Amino acid sequence: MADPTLLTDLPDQRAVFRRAVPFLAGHRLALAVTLLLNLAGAAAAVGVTAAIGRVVDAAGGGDRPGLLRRVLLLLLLVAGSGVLTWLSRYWLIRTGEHVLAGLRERAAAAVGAAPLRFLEAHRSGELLRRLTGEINGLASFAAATLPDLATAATVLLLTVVMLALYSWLLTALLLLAFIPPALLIVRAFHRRAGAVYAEVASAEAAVSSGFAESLPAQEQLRISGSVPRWLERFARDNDRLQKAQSTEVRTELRLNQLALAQAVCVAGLLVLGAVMVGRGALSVGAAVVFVLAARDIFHRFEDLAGAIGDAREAHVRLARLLDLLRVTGGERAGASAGTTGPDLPARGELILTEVGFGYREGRNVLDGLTLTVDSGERLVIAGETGSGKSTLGKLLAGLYASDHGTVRFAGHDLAAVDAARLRSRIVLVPQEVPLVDGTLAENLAMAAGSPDRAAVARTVDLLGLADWVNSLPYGLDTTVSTRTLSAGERQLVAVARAALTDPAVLILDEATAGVDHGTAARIEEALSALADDRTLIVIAHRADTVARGRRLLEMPGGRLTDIVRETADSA
Ligand SMILES: Nc1ncnc2c1ncn2[C@@H]1O[C@H](COP(=O)(O)OP(=O)(O)OP(=O)(O)O)[C@@H](O)[C@H]1O
Repeated sequence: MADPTLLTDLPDQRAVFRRAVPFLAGHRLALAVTLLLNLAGAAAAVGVTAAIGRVVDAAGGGDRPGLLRRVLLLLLLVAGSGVLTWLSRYWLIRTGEHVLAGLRERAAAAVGAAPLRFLEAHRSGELLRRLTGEINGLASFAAATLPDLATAATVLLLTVVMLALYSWLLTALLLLAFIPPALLIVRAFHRRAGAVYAEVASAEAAVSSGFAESLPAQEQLRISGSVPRWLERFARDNDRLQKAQSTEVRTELRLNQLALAQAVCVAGLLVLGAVMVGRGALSVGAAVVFVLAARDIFHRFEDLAGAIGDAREAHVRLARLLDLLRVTGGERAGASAGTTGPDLPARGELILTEVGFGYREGRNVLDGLTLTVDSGERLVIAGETGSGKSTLGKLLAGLYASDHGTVRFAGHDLAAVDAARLRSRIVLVPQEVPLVDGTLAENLAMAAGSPDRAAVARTVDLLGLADWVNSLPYGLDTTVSTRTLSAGERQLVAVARAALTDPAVLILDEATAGVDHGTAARIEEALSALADDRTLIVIAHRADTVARGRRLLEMPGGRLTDIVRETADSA
């Protein structure tokens, strides 16, 4: 079998930012404005420190007009730096929100268009975590930490440049004493952080998966008395998460060693500065600038180091999101936007040639299946439980791609046909019909071509479902969900959706198994009446449904082998 490409727990963290660059297209102007504002704000902030030094020197020299001018300049710089910093933060947050909204849309569309096999191969909590948790985490990073990080980095850089202009010797000594130990501490942190944050994200995903998958099964867990076992499994996942979070805290605490390096540097700077002022190599104002700027450097470095943990976490989140986009094809711009490829004819025959398919290596559910279903044919597929009937239905509907051979509709290989176009021609009504939370009308309208309310109401009448709809508290406007409608009622919704699509091929996979005989017969009659020339493939266990087909295909021994007999109706 052809395994789908899977998500990785610890995705590739190399060149994450370079790989994220294509997602910034369309935001370049906003990013350029943000960068300029950030530079201007940082320059004004650094200018404030320099202006204080000049005010001190003017005061010391008794230059009153000069002092007034410098005080005015200082006030201007203070006001300018405040306004510019606010503006740059605002633009950065706004741009970040736009970029992330685009990413969220792209990821949701990519997962929505991902092959069924890919979705089945992952725990739903894992996908949920990447679609919501990772993006929400990135959003809070962009709103809370990134602005501090950007300001701290720019101010740090410009402060060093300014200090070098005063005294390159003192600046070099300051940097030599502080930067190497600081970098060693940060590097040691970095080495551990990638794996630590990825483990936290993966453990969180396991906990949400446990909830996402077992909450809908609570009824079954109670019936079978399996709640204690479920709690044990949850305790294991929770234990793993708690250990991962403890390691995260211990790793982040290592950054506190920076405080020691700072204290040593401040002491050294004070002694050296005093000596240089004493020898006349530095003015008092310049010494003041050095002390203030050095404190600013340490303060900003601390901000940076404090944010490094968040930045590393955001880095892992971004890597996990990019992994999702890579695997689902969402990296390609416009990958899932609109329909592409040739339109499909309104009617056509379905031809399977040498089709092979399996879920697991070495265990084929279908093997070398060749079959032609003529346009307008009524075909019943019957067979024992687990023989592969639903799998065949999904292959015919293009929900799975075959491992070998081809499935063609009207001469078009389904593997190469645009999914949206395919859904408007071939519709599968499955055994289990999940609903989305919303009104009945909204759920019914989830059919190809997005039918309007009038079309929904017409179809409900046509299928003879008006009495059922009117029996609901608010008719079509009743809020429904998978839990509030019975299995049979959900099948009615799916059948109505299929009727709204008016497809060329309708595949009913035990689609009326959940409704009573009378309703089932009414629905099937209505469906037949909708389009006489529509191909109808009915997957069934029930003898009465089987008898209604014109041609019967059996799957003896768990393998669909050949057409076994024509039914009585076929004449
Ligand atoms: N998503 C899946 N992943 C792995 N194996 C699967 C999956 N879906 C079905 N199978 C396996 O493939 C085989 C065929 O399943 P399928 O649902 O097609 O049978 P079926 O004939 O429709 O059964 P039933 O009559 O019970 O609906 C079974 O052995 C089943 O366990």
